[in-house]
Amino acid sequence: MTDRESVLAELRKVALPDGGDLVSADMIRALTIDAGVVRFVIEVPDAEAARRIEPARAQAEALLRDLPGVQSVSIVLTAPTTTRGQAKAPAAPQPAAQAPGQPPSLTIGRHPTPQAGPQPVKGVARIVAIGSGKGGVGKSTLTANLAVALARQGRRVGILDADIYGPSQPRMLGVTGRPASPDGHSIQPLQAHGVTLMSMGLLTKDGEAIVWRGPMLMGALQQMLGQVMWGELDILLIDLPPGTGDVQLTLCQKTNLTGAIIVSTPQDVALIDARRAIDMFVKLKTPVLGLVENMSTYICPNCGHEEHLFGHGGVAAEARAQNLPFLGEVPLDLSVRLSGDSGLPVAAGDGPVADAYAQLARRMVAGGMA
Ligand SMILES: Nc1ncnc2c1ncn2[C@@H]1O[C@H](COP(=O)(O)OP(=O)(O)OP(=O)(O)O)[C@@H](O)[C@H]1O
Repeated sequence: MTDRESVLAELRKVALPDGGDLVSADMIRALTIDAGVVRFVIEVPDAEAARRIEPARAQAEALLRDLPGVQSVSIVLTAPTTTRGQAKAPAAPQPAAQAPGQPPSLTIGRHPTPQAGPQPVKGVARIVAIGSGKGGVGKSTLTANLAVALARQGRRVGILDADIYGPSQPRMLGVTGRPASPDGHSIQPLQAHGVTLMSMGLLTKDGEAIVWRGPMLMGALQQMLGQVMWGELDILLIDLPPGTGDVQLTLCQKTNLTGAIIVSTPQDVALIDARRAIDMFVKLKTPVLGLVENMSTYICPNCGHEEHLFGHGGVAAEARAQNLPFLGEVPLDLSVRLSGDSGLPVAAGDGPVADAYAQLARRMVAGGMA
């Protein structure tokens, strides 16, 4: 059986006129291997480069045809079209060595590469986006704790922190290292509390603001999904930015999403925005797997009195009204914030809040979502 690695190994043998090879020059796009048919695109900066690289394309085709199990090979050379007012894509850079303690020198936020329809992520069985309409309702906290709870139940879990405007997963999971990129192309994710993690926050310098929109975001997300060595995962949770913007749109259109989970507080204002998020996923034909109520009940640690600061039951009622599954609720508890800030998610410990996350995780496993 031909797999991606054996194809790439052949492509590494194809030397380019300006040095390097097809793989190290980061020119291979949209590689698929399906029933013995190998297809991909070689992306070149312009027509002149395409002419010079044509012999390399022919050599790659010949090499791949000789691989056992390969029925046919289709390699297309493309130069990105340049529209008015849009910068031309630069020539593919040669990978540079990664300096110790620094982010890998990858060109993140590049223009997206063409792809046919939503793509799966290699080795990942399910991709579930965690979304919210409103910011600050606890979407990132839920993602981190749910991932840890699922890992404790024996699931192989990853998190992609796609909250590009405010990546918080590294802090919540206590990850401080930088991902390695030994070949300047693939990215090795980090591990914490049994969870495989990749975040845009791990590729930028501390304090660096990210001001990408539209196409650059798409390219960055494509890279996160395609270049990170996720390994074999039962579920990859994607921590989305709040709202219904470019990231959500790109993700739903370009990735084989299993579905989305919407988190909201029971407050009316949050619910209005959650409804908007649900509507967006429905329009984008992404199944909404369920709703979660966060900051549901507050139990006074001193006297045990139960208080509903943001109301209670609003999300369950919304789920009923929309005929969507209600996955459960997480109490408002100081330990959630403190543990999130300290990098040791509350779900990694014991107690009523950890139990609430464990119960959510059990429901997901029972429902075939994880
Ligand atoms: N159940 C909870 N109990 C107490 N505090 C919580 C709870 N859930 C979240 N928080 C706290 O609320 C704040 C916002 O949470 P979080 O960052 O997860 O929200 P978010 O929806 O991802 O926000 P953003 O829109 O900024 O990405 C954090 O300080 C977090 O620790």
